[in-house]
Amino acid sequence: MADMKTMEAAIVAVAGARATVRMDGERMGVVIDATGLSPAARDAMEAAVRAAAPAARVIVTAERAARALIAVASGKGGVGKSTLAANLAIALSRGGRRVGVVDADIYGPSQPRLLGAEGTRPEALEKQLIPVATPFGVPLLSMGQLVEPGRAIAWRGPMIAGALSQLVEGAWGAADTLVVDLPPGTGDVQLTMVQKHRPAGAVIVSTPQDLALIDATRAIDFFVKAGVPIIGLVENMAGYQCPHCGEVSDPFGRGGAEAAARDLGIPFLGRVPLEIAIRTASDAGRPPAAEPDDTVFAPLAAQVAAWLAAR
Ligand SMILES: Nc1ncnc2c1ncn2[C@@H]1O[C@H](COP(=O)(O)OP(=O)(O)OP(=O)(O)O)[C@@H](O)[C@H]1O
Repeated sequence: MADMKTMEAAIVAVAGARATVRMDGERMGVVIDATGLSPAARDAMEAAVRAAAPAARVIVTAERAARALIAVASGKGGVGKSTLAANLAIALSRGGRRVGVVDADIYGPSQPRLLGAEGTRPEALEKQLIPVATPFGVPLLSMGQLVEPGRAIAWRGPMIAGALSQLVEGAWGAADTLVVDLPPGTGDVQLTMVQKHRPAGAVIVSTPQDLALIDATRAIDFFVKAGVPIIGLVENMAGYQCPHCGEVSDPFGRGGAEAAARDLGIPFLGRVPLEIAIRTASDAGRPPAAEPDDTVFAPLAAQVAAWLAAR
């Protein structure tokens, strides 16, 4: 107990009234209110508190209003929405934003695998989930972490809404951006997302095979009707890059998604090639956006960051 008192005094010495110390069972929990601090000052305070109380669970909170939610959505499954969401998050983070990932894909929560955090479970402090750190600097909360591994999620309406809120309202600390990987289509998760959590904008992912982009158009319509701005359309699996010679061919034609975006009056953010390396690296939990020579996801993220900055 004397130890606790010493630790508490050390915490107060570095964080003053910004620190709230609570006992969570046997373990000490510290919540730092970083509202109004610069990112550097927040980091310094968090580091000082961690040094003062190495065994404590430390959470940094800040004004929620400053956090932008980006919904990554698609009209149908399998178009690479989760791959894009993971890499967009990493590229945004490399560009200087503080990014967290919410994996709300109840049908196939794949972010733990994509972000090299398979088998992890978030801890909770006072019923608030603490995002799990990933090797890529983007903490994660996933629907997949809320159920037994390998179990299908068979939830309906209210349970889905509750689970989504738990993820979005986790202890995201200083994160200024949450990239939300939505399930395909326009179901309960999307509805809760737009009604309760007001995303700043949506990024829509499609493939060139969606000839008239009928499914993507439906997804776009959904967000527009809900008053959520469309940040833009990304064409994934656009053109096939030969792993031997690097030549790009376009088995499904070229320019369809860009033309469709123009027709729909939404920005076209760019294309991601169909590349075996993207699939193998993603499956192995090594997102290509984390590579120093990434030239595919960084430009997409730069556009999203510029859009957020111009809001
Ligand atoms: N540009 C790409 N090149 C090669 N493979 C890709 C590319 N994008 C995605 N993939 C692969 O396609 C498969 C589906 O991608 P992903 O899981 O991201 O799609 P999704 O739209 O999120 O699917 P779901 O419907 O399950 O949510 C994965 O195996 C992934 O590695």
